[in-house]
Amino acid sequence: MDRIAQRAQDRAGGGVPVSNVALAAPVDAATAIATRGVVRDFTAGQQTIRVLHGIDLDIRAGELTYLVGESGSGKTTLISIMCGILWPTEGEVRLFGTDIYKLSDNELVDFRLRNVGFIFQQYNLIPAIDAASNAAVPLIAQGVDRGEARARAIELLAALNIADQADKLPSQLSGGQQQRVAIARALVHQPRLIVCDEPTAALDARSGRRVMDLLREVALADDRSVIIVTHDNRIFDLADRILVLEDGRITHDGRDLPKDH
Ligand SMILES: Nc1ncnc2c1ncn2[C@@H]1O[C@H](COP(=O)(O)OP(=O)(O)OP(=O)(O)O)[C@@H](O)[C@H]1O
Repeated sequence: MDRIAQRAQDRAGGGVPVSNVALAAPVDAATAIATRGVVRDFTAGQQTIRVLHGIDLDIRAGELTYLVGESGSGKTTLISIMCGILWPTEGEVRLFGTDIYKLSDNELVDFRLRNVGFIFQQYNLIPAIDAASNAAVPLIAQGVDRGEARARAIELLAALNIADQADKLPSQLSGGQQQRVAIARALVHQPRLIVCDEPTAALDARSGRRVMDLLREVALADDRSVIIVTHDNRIFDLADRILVLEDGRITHDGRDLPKDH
């Protein structure tokens, strides 16, 4: 089941409702994302597993934040909740001051469309349209004229060094090129929050650096924020902040990785 469907199931009573707890600690104006008491359970048959155990985080605007941790520690679950695509079982999430899980379904879809760019491990490109049109999707969804949307998408493809692939279908691109199209699509509408799951995994060192430079440039714009899930030790030096997640709990929060990691 995909995460949107899961949310619908949650809403229909298949999961535990989101609580209405008040935010425990006040949220500073410079905070891009605030989570308070975020818990997420998954139910498989008779069993319920708690994957996140009460996450309290403030992600500041203008920072590049990395989330690291072993496979299964809950990273994808946490970033999905932070960007409004997976409901928490309990707790609250504020994105740029909006308590997103109090929005209606339509309001949340609209909020995500305008404010969030995603780069997931599966690139989810549309097979029947070319690279430029794929990268232009968020703008077209917002009603921007098709020609202008494609032109803006091609600018980003150029910044990612694949403008010459703009007219190709996803099936004609390598994995790394598809990943860069997905990155262009995440950035094209200039969202305030960009969430990336392993954005450099399929890229060689040089392309990976180029992607990171672009993400850093975006993150440093003062009202934006970039969160990156990564295992890629080639890019750890670029983080402003590194969070370590272990078994659904944040166990380290600092500029560098803990020594034993
Ligand atoms: N839809 C789901 N239904 C049931 N269990 C799930 C679901 N999604 C995730 N889980 C479980 O939640 C735990 C955390 O998964 P998650 O994908 O968040 O981990 P991760 O840290 O991102 O792992 P990886 O680094 O391998 O991508 C895992 O045990 C996983 O099996």
